[in-house]
Amino acid sequence: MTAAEILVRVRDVDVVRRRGGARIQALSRVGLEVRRGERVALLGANGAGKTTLTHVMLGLLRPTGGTVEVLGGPPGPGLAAGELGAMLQESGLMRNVRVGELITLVTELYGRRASEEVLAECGLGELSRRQVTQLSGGERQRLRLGLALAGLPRLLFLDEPTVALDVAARGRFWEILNERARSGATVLFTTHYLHEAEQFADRVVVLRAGRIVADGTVDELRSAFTESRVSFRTDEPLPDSMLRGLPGVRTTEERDDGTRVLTTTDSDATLAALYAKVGGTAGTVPRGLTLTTASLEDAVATLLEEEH
Ligand SMILES: Nc1ncnc2c1ncn2[C@@H]1O[C@H](COP(=O)(O)OP(=O)(O)OP(=O)(O)O)[C@@H](O)[C@H]1O
Repeated sequence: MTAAEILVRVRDVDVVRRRGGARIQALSRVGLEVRRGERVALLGANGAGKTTLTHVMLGLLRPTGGTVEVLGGPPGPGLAAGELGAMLQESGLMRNVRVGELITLVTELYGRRASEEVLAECGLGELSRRQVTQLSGGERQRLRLGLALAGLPRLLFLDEPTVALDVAARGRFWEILNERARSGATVLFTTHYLHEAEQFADRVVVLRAGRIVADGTVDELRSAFTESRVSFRTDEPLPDSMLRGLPGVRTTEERDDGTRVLTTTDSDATLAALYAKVGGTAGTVPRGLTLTTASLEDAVATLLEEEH
């Protein structure tokens, strides 16, 4: 891995904010490197620090400590050149202007794309003559996406980008971003919709109270922080002590109808050992076996419930 492939380098970043007389540690010793082509989801509960970290990476907020490098330097020049694109929560939009005029203004500022191309990409063609003040919440989000993509950015920061979008618009939104990512864009986004992270991100970073508490692929997080559930029946009862001794097993239960339910941190190992033990013995072979694997939602919930 060469240094040139790292587009974002956040080191030991602290952010202290003040509210009334209180001192709030919004970020604590945060370190993050993002490589070219990655799609990174920043997850965490309300107030965990996702927006603060996004603002720090965009240079909108100066950290109290630590360093931030984006595209090899401070974020300002990248933003000015259109190489960095951003869609922020509740960012204001210019008033008394039509959608097409606003997109044209920004594409001309960067000089890298035709406005018609951006309007078509974001499905804004039909809204082109509409006043910005007359857009619905979802339409405003689409316009914000158009503005973020106007400079053909290499690096995109999106803070809760799909918040006002209906299901169809969300699907279209992720299609557009997938297309951008396939063309080589690197994307960092925050979301509370974990299935979006599951589907779109190849890496997930979880923040809790200003600290990064997990960083890995969706699969890594699922297997590190959750259990799968294995259930089955047998004609002859199996001793609980044997089931408890299987690798990965955390809990065992026997339902009224005789179904055995095991929770396991390693379902592959549990099942292999189970079959090895009962294999060939009449009446003890599992029937009606079901395996329920954990979701990213379960993994993040487990992580956020854990003690600090
Ligand atoms: N302008 C501000 N002034 C003071 N404190 C702030 C300010 N903005 C955020 N905070 C505090 O900083 C901490 C981190 O907030 P941040 O907005 O980064 O969280 P978040 O993870 O983006 O939350 P959400 O999911 O609600 O958007 C919180 O304790 C929040 O109350």
